[in-house]
Amino acid sequence: MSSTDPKSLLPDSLAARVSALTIKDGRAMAVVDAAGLGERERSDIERALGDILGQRDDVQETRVVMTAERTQRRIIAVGSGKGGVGKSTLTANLAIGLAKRGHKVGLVDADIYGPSQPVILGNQGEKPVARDKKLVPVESAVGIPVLSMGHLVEPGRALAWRGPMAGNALTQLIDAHWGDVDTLVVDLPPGTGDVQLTMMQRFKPLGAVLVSTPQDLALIDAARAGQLFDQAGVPVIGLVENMAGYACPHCGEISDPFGKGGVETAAGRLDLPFLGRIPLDLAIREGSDRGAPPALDTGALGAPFHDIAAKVDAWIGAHN
Ligand SMILES: Nc1ncnc2c1ncn2[C@@H]1O[C@H](COP(=O)(O)OP(=O)(O)OP(=O)(O)O)[C@@H](O)[C@H]1O
Repeated sequence: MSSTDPKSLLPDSLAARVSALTIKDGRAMAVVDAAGLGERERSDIERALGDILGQRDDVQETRVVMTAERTQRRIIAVGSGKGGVGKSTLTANLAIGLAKRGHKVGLVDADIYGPSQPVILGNQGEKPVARDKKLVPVESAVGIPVLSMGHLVEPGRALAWRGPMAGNALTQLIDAHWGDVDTLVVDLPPGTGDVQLTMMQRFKPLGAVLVSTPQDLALIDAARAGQLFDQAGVPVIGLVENMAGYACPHCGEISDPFGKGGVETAAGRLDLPFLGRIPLDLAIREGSDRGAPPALDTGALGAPFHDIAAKVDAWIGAHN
């Protein structure tokens, strides 16, 4: 057996991926953290390890084990057809709801158009540090670690990212030191762009939740986003209707500025489950703006989010 740490035999870029390397009785055994790697990258790493270790006199055989971390840490993606429908709000509160139900939850804010999780979760201005070339998620006051596009760039700058840049940024956020987190809830940008494609290709989510307002246009776009998940073989867990039923803070009368029930009807038409309805409520916006997400509330304000989290939790239980 080699007396020095066998990992020191590897170039840094390769060593960063190898979580353990032993050489014993002529056999080298490398354990590779394959999180976020595509087939091609995996076989490149395998070949590089075989080449380097195979040159040694004390190695007759090299075995490479790719850890299945990627499948162990499930990803629940939250998407919408268009912006401003409450996707970020739902993501943060779903994350809190799932954590309350026993999951170890981390949140990835991949919305390049408006990374708002640092505001919602109250850790704006805090920057993640990197360890071994990977980011360490930032803790939040609500107990959920988070990494956001907003942590990587100045506000507004990520908008200019296209294709590979946006995809690489997503990879940095997901392929990070998430520790014992078992469920990553990902706030996707609205629509069906580069980030979504990278998400499907490199980190296939276990399922996706789609948010829409009851407005026709938002619904049509949501259906389109649903199609993308469907084509990529990512099941849509269900649809959520947001901003339905405005409770007047003065008289309590309920009105429906964006209509009501449209998402449930659309879910029926698309043959997708309907997960619930969140009212348009000033307290939801105010809480979100000051880092106090409504799901922290155990009363009526948090109830719609916890009902949705319960359904997603049940779905996860049935699809693991
Ligand atoms: N049910 C609600 N009641 C009141 N305000 C809400 C509700 N849902 C979201 N909001 C507010 O609407 C605004 C947009 O919500 P949010 O950022 O969650 O949308 P989004 O779909 O993620 O938008 P974007 O893609 O632009 O980030 C925020 O100010 C948020 O606090």
